Amino acid sequence: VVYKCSNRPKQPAPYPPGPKPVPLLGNVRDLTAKELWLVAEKWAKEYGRINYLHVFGQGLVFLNTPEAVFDLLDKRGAIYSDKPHLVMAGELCGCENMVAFTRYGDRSRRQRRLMQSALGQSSIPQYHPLLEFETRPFLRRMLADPLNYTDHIRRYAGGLTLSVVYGYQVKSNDDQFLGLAEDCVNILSNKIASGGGIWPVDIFPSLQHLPNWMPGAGFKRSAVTWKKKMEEFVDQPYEYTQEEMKRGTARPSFVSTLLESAPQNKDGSIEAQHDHDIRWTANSMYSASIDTTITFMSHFILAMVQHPEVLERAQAEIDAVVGGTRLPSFEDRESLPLCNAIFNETLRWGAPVPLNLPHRLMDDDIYDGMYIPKGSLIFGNIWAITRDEKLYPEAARFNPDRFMTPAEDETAERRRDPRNYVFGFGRRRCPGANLIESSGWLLMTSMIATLDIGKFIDDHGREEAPVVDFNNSVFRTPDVFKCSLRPRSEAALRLVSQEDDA
Ligand code: HEM
Repeated sequence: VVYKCSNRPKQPAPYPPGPKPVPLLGNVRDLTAKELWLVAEKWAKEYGRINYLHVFGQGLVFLNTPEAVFDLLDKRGAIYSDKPHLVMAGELCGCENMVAFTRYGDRSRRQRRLMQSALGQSSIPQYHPLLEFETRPFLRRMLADPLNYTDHIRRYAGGLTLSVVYGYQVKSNDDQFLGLAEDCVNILSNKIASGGGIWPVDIFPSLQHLPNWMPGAGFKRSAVTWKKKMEEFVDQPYEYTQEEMKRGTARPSFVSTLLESAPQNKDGSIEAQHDHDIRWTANSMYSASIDTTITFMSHFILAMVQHPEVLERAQAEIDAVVGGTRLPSFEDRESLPLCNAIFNETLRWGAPVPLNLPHRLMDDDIYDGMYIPKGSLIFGNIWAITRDEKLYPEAARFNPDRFMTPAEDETAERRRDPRNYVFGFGRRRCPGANLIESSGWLLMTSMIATLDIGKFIDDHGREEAPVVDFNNSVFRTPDVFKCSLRPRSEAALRLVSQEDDA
C-alpha cells in the first residue's frame, strides 16, 4: 500500500504494509482502546513483520518480530529513542517531564543516569534486606484478605519505591501517597495515554487555543483537573523528603542522597536543573513501578489458579531446597529451576505492556526496502512477539516447561528470553527491570512456598473459575478476579505469622 504524503517531495520506497486507511482520517477506525494488541497481532499475521498506519497523517508503525525491534529500536537507537511531543499529555496535562514522556536528549540522558544509580544491577543487592523484610507482612495481608490482592501488591510495590526513592514508610493500604499514585496512574494510562495518547489537539495543535467553555473544549477542562493532580503527585512525596531533611529525620533515600550532594544557589535552595531532574525522575520511578508490578503479580496468581499442577511441582521444588522451615531467599535462586522458569513464563505469558510505550523516529529511515517517515510513532509489538508460535509453540498456553530445557545455542537463548522484549527496547528500555527481577521473584517464590493458590470457593463449597478481562489501554492488567489464597499447612502459617526483628 503506498500513501501519498503531502509535504514530502519524493517518497524513496513504499511504506510498510497495513490496513487500508480512509482519506484524511486514515486508520482512526482501526484503532481500539480495549486490547489494541489483539488487533495489532491480526495485522501482523495479515501484513507481515512491519505495519504502517496513519491517523490524520500521523504515522504509526508496528514492529512485530524480534529482528525488527532489535534492528531498529536497539541498533538504530540514535534515531529511534525519542518520544512524541504530545500537546495533550505533555503540555496540557503536565506530563512532559515524566521520564517515559521526555524527549530524547540531554534531559532524558540525565534522568536515565540518575535512575541507573538507583536501579542499576549493582545497586539492587542493597535492597535485598528490605525486600526480604517486606515479604512476610505482604503474605499476611494476602491471607487476611485475598480478594483484595491488588491492594496488597500496590501497597508492597508502592511502599517499596516510596521507601527506596523518598525514604517514606507506608503504614496502611489507604496511605495518602498510595492513593494519589493510584488515581494518577489510572488517569495517565486510561485517560491521558489511552489509545496511544494521541488526541485531536495533538494533530491540530491550534485546538488548544479554544476557550475552555466552548463545546469541543472538554479536553481542556479535563486537562486542567488532571494536571493539578499530576503536580500533587510529583510534588508531595518530594516535599515530604525535603521537610524530613530539614528536621534531620530523613531516612537515606534516592532523593535525600541526591539532594545532599546537589549544587545550591546562594540562598541555600537547590539549583533549578537538579531540583527538576531529581523531582521528576523520582516520581517516574515511583509511578512506573506500581501498575507494572500489579500486572505481573496478577498474571502469576492467575496462572497458578489455572494450573494447579504447576503450583504443586513448584511447591515440591521449594520444599526440597528450603525444607519448609524458612522462606526462600535470593541465595536459593540457582537451586530453583522450575520457579525460575515460572518467573520467565509469567513475564512472557503476561506481557504486561503489550505494545511497549511508543518511541518517535527522529529521521526518515529505510528498513528492508520499506520507508518509515520521520516523526512516526514506533510501537514494539511485544504482544505479537510473545505470542509467536515459532518462538513459543502453543504460545497462548502458560507452560513454564518451555524454559526448562536449554536453548540450542546462545543466539536461540537470547531470542527466547522474554526479558529481551517485555521491558522494551534500546535506550528507553525499562530501568526497573533489575528491581522486578528481585522483588517479583521473591514475592512469587514466597507465595509458592507458603500458600495454596486456587479457584475461589463459594459458601456452598463450589469452585468458581476466575473471570478474566482486560480493560486498561496501556497495561495488560487482568481485572480483579476471584481466587482463594490459603496457608499450605500449619507450618507455613507459622512461618508467615512469625515477626521479623525490625
Ligand atoms: C514487570 C514489571 C515491569 C515491566 C514489564 C515494565 C515494562 C516497561 C516497558 C515495556 C517500558 C517501555 C520501554 C520502552 O519505551 O522501550 C518501561 C519503561 C519504564 N519503566 Fe518499566 N516495567 C516494569 C517495572 C518497572 C519498575 C519496577 C520501575 C521503577 C522502579 C519501572 C520504571 C520505568 C520507567 C521510569 C520507564 C520509562 C523509561 C524511559 O522512557 O526512558 N518499570 N517499562
